[in-house]
Amino acid sequence: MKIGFIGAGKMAQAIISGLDKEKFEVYISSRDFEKTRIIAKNLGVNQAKDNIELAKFVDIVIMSVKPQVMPKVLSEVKDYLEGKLMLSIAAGLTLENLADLTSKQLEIVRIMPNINATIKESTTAICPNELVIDTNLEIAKEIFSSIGQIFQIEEKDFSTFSAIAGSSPAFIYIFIDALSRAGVLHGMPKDLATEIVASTVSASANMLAQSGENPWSLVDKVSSPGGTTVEGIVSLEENRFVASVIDAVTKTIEKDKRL
Ligand SMILES: NC(=O)C1=CN([C@@H]2O[C@H](COP(=O)(O)OP(=O)(O)OC[C@H]3O[C@@H](n4cnc5c(N)ncnc54)[C@H](O)[C@@H]3O)[C@@H](O)[C@H]2O)C=CC1
Ligand SMILES: O=C(O)[C@@H]1CCC=N1
Repeated sequence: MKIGFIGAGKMAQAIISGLDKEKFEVYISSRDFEKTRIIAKNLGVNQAKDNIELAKFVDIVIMSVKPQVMPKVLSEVKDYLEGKLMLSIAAGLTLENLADLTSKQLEIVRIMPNINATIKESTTAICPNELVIDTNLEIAKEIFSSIGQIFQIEEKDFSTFSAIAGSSPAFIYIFIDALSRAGVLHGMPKDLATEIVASTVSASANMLAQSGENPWSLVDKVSSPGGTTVEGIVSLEENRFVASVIDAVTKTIEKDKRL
């Protein structure tokens, strides 16, 4: 099966590097032919001459350009998408927006992956329009299951998913960096502190999943009465940690809805 990515930036490269190249024949096209040639070579995939050649040639097109560029690129390729399946990973663009920019007859699946696709651990939302036939939905699910865990969700929840799974790796990296910087403040080398924190964050997420407990009950298990952890928790509360995180997510959702 031939899959074509229009846009070969950070996210397309993350998805492609996780994909099984034996199963999917991958083509890419992007703005800068020379840069794209190097990307194609590094990823071990094929390069199309331009967006139109790619759209003509492949069975499935994955739109991977920035939301602001989507209208221009879709107007270029829409006449070549008839009878094909189009997937879009663009933040903020609804299935209705995407049909308005292409065709009301086109099978479209809206997708929201995250950067962890690079290591086949994306957390990906998926939502088809009403035209998508079952076999094509299964193909879309197969592509994104091969690079992580998928959640088929209602489109009304896409902006929220985009914030808590699409953008949240950035928030989590900031948290990891803050913890390791604190280690540096207290005399530890940065690389060592970061390795320690990354291991702890990863194991804490696994612990949550495997124990079946809710986060607060695990917080209570870590906090000994009169002990050290509760001092830190009170300080986080004094500095509005939870409220700050919720504000950040709300701001992210609002921006997604404005795109
Ligand atoms: N970066 C992330 O973690 C995530 C990004 N997304 C979505 O993925 C999409 C791409 O984002 P990134 O990869 O981060 O951006 P990026 O800026 O790294 O990549 C955009 C790509 O589009 C190409 N491009 C620009 N104009 C073009 C044109 N006219 N024709 C063909 N290609 C063109 C650029 O050359 C570049 O390769 C966005 O819509 C974003 O909302 C979704 C989930 C996560
Ligand atoms: O920052 C962005 O717009 C994209 C959407 C989700 C993650 N990155």
